Amino acid sequence: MSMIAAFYGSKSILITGATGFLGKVLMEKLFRTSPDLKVIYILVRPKAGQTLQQRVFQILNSKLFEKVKEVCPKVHEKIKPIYADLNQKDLAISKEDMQELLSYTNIIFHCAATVRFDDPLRHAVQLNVTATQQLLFMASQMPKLEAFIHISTAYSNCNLKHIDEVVYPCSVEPKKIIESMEWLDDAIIDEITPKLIAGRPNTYTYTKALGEMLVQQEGGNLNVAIIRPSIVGATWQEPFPGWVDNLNGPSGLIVAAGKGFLRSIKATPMAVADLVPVDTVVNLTLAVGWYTAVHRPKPTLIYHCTSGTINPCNWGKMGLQVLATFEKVPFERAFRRPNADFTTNYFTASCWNAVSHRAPAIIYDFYLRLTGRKPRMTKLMNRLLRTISMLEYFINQSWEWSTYNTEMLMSELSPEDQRVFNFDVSQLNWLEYIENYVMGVKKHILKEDMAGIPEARQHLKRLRNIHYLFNTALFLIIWCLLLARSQMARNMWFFIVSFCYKFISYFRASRTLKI
Ligand SMILES: CCCCCCCCCCCCCCCCCCCCCCCCCCCC(=O)SCCNC(=O)CCNC(=O)[C@H](O)C(C)(C)COP(=O)(O)OP(=O)(O)OC[C@H]1O[C@@H](n2cnc3c(N)ncnc32)[C@H](O)[C@@H]1OP(=O)(O)O
Ligand SMILES: NC(=O)C1=CN([C@@H]2O[C@H](COP(=O)(O)OP(=O)(O)OC[C@H]3O[C@@H](n4cnc5c(N)ncnc54)[C@H](OP(=O)(O)O)[C@@H]3O)[C@@H](O)[C@H]2O)C=CC1
Repeated sequence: MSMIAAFYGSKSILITGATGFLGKVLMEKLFRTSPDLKVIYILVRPKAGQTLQQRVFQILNSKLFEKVKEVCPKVHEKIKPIYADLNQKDLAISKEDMQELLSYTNIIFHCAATVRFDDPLRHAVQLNVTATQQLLFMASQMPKLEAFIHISTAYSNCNLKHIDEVVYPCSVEPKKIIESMEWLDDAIIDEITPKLIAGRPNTYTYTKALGEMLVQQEGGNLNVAIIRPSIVGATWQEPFPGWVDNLNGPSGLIVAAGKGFLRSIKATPMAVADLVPVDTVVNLTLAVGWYTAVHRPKPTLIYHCTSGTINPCNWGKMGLQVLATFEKVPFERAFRRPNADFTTNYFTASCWNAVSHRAPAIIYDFYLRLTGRKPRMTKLMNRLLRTISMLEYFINQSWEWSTYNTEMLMSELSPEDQRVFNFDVSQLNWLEYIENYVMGVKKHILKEDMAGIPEARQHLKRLRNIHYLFNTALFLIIWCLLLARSQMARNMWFFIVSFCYKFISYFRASRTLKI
């Protein structure tokens, strides 16, 4: 029997961000391995016209939770959605709900955050810092609380090349940043943002670093741990390989490449692609929750959930595997044949963007206008190029994260726990993982059935023929224009034609003599 699974049995657990990518997998694993847990409180807000109950219903009836229903038939009775909005003071939790949370919560997993790279600093501070402060204040009033697990990111200190499992202080105290957001206007905040995030690429990584510092400073007597995942990708093994449900990180770009929108990306092929499967992150998170509650380590321990030092793979190898998988499992209704590559300098990248991204979008929008349809490709391409510009920071350099605490934790686990809560990425086969990842993007994000592959292949063959036809027509048009305007081109054309004529005549003559 797994000690960790037994530990969570009969526990009351609070998860923030449970409707997110990581939060859903965390919930699924808890219900599947500890079906006798007492309750999972989840902070949820209405979204896209769905009520809390509708959102929970949609999650519990998703493919991700298929196995849970077998082992925990009463799962819907064990999950309690609580209205909350991290944008609001006191998280907008009602008094009754707050009283219940304070009275019964044993473990907190704080996953909620804004993961957008382009959020204004005020919004990112509110979600990634102020909300964390409010959750810590709630936790300090929970008499039964055994552990507070904070999910940060391995890139919170991406301004450093080597990152240890310690909290690195930010130049300005989190509390001062929180206070200043209350009286500074947006214009001033926009002006000081670059100075505050100095060395970091965006407000996301900066506010995650502030959140860590706050947890360390205001964790007080709480039993706290911090987990820093790197780039979280689709599931590796459980509940099944390849599950993913959002366009963040690699997933969005795999869609863009598979649909033929993305043709080149500025990246360093030999740079370490520090991906980590979401189920690996969840297994580590649950192991950390158990270890923190049972062993109460002091001071606060930070755990890196990364793959680059243990089982490194690079963007070049991953990219080739992504492209190879497109051959096997093409996406439907592609805009162009998937064919992407890395560029390694800005000039080449700019040229490729103009020729391979913007120009085709303009031509296609022109065609849409001619056929009476609304142009949309240029807007989509601009959005994709903007997304890529924000992700490029992370695929053009490598970082090194120490993993002492994570390896120590693994050694503390029994063999059964190491099996059930496996976070040993040294066992990961990257080629197999990326293939499952691309197939998962097709099935779970694009909602494409595998039965549609033959038609998708036919569509790609049609695109190839159109591509050849277009290139031939373009060549002929350019050549005719050259012939009309350039005496040198005409001379060259005359030389080529006469050479071919003489060659054919000689060839015929030599054949006649042989006879
Ligand atoms: C798998 C390895 C492949 C190896 C390389 C391959 C190279 C050769 C080419 C072969 C093809 C391979 C393609 C894969 C490329 C791999 C590169 C991988 C890079 C990954 C780096 C990630 C680094 C993350 C580090 C930090 C990790 C964390 O700690 S946080 C989690 C990560 N956070 C994010 O990823 C958030 C990023 N997203 C944003 O910040 C925002 O979405 C945005 C600012 C980028 C876009 O904002 P915008 O307002 O324009 O869009 P939004 O409102 O969000 O959505 C509008 C519509 O666009 C869709 N959308 C959203 N995001 C993406 C996206 N990333 N790609 C495509 N489309 C996206 C969204 O669904 C919306 O659609 P509608 O709702 O219909 O409007
Ligand atoms: N994905 C990755 O590559 C990595 C993620 N992480 C960290 O993991 C954690 C989870 O990330 P991930 O699951 O990918 O992110 P998602 O964007 O998928 O989920 C974010 C969660 O936070 C919730 N949330 C956001 N804003 C609010 C709000 N105003 N009120 C209430 N809830 C809110 C979202 O709720 P809703 O569904 O209502 O929007 C969602 O449940 C984050 O802390 C992130 O920093 C760390 C490293 C890598």
